[in-house]
Amino acid sequence: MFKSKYLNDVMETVTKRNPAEPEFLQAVKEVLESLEPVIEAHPEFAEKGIVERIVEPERVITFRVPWVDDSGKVQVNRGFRVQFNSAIGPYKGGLRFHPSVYLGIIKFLGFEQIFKNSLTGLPIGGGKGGSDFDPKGKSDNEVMHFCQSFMTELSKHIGADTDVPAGDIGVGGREIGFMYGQYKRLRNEYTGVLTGKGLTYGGSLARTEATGYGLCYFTEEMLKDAGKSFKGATVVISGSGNVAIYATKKATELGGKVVALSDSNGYIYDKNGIDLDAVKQIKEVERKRIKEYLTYHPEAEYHEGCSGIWGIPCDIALPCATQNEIDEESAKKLVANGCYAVAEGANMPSTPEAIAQFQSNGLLFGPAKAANAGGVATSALEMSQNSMRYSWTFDEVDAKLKDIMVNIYKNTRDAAEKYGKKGDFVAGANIAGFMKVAEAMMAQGIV
Ligand SMILES: NC(=O)C1=CN([C@@H]2O[C@H](COP(=O)(O)OP(=O)(O)OC[C@H]3O[C@@H](n4cnc5c(N)ncnc54)[C@H](O)[C@@H]3O)[C@@H](O)[C@H]2O)C=CC1
Ligand SMILES: O=C(O)CCC(=O)C(=O)O
Repeated sequence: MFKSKYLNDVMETVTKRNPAEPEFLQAVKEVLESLEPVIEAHPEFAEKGIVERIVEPERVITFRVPWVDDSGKVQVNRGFRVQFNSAIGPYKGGLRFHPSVYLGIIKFLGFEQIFKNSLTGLPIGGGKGGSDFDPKGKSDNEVMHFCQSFMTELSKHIGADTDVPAGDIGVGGREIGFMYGQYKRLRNEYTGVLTGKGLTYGGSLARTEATGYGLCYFTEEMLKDAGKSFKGATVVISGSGNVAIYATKKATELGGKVVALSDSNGYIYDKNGIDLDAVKQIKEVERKRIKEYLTYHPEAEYHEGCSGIWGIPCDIALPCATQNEIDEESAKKLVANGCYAVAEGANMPSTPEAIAQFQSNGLLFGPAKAANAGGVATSALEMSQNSMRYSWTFDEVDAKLKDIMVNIYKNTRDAAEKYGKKGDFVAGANIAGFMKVAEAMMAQGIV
């Protein structure tokens, strides 16, 4: 499978050790494939077992989360925190609350987070957590009880200089608030232990917007290098959560026309351009399904099922929903319809076969680790502000975010070129992210 016997042996061991975790194995295989030229150029990494250490989490925490629902019934969910790698800083990464969550999902996300966080240039290690709890359809009271129980256990394992969780799918401002309140009550400490906090209690301006905005800043830079831009482009974005909403806002500001959004039930197509105020009302206030968009815009279309969205002709596609949402068939449709750029707002939204389609057909492809790193980067800026007991203005944070995304693009592009993979930003992001972590691990001995 790999030219390098060392990488082959590592992949074989990882596969044997984690047989029931396909998403984790997919994420590891992609990184190891990119590392072939690095391992050839740096035999010392193999000598010190860097790769076999980097694929094994430093710590995995699994716990029971009991809570009582509104009818008085006891419910039990499973909680996770995977502290994957702390070579360059405290563990950092979101919490996902979704019924599909199991250890393999958290491990794939935590593994990706190591390289993404390294790419930001800021001192943050990789971690991720979550639960199979489904916030959909739960009352605010039930969500609060769940979050308090979840944090009662998680609080024993995190801290402002140890591990700093944030949001991800199913965890937004409401959930972070409930968890922060419980942490403070248990520990009697007012610290930056979570990011994505509300602006009245230590949150950073622009964190809410950061992942979607950062995605567009990265994409704009990638387009610029190819003599293109968002101006006049038709854009399709999947999802309608935090990342999708702010990607829509920034893509529109940069001159694109976003014509589609989706949720896990179906997608909307509005040839006049998406009315974001309507989407925000439906998703952030009413917490309803995206098909409600038709009550605001009866002239738009709604279609059941998610994958059909990739059949809409577009110039730029920004998948912002969930893992493996673009398969080979959907990728072929994008290519056939003349799409020239895909950048990933979600984590691992394209299957390996889809990525192969994009790359072999010459599309610009911005992988998640690089393209969606603006969220965690701004979380690290929130940590800095908390430590300083100070707040930057929106424009100050936004300017830093933009700088970070431009640098991520340049470092990704340059690393690809340096290792003989010009234009392959998957390899570039994996290599650039890996190098800093590997060098820190080399310096710190076998730990
Ligand atoms: N929130 C953040 O700062 C960051 C989020 N991400 C990634 O972006 C993606 C979206 O996250 P958020 O917008 O934060 O979550 P969210 O909970 O605000 O929104 C998730 C969206 O994805 C849709 N979705 C979820 N599962 C789906 C499925 N199985 N099929 C189709 N659609 C589905 C939901 O309907 C919703 O529109 C995730 O992959 C997440 O890991 C990546 C970097 C940072
Ligand atoms: O802001 C953070 O710490 C986490 C963001 C995240 O979960 C991600 O980058 O996937």
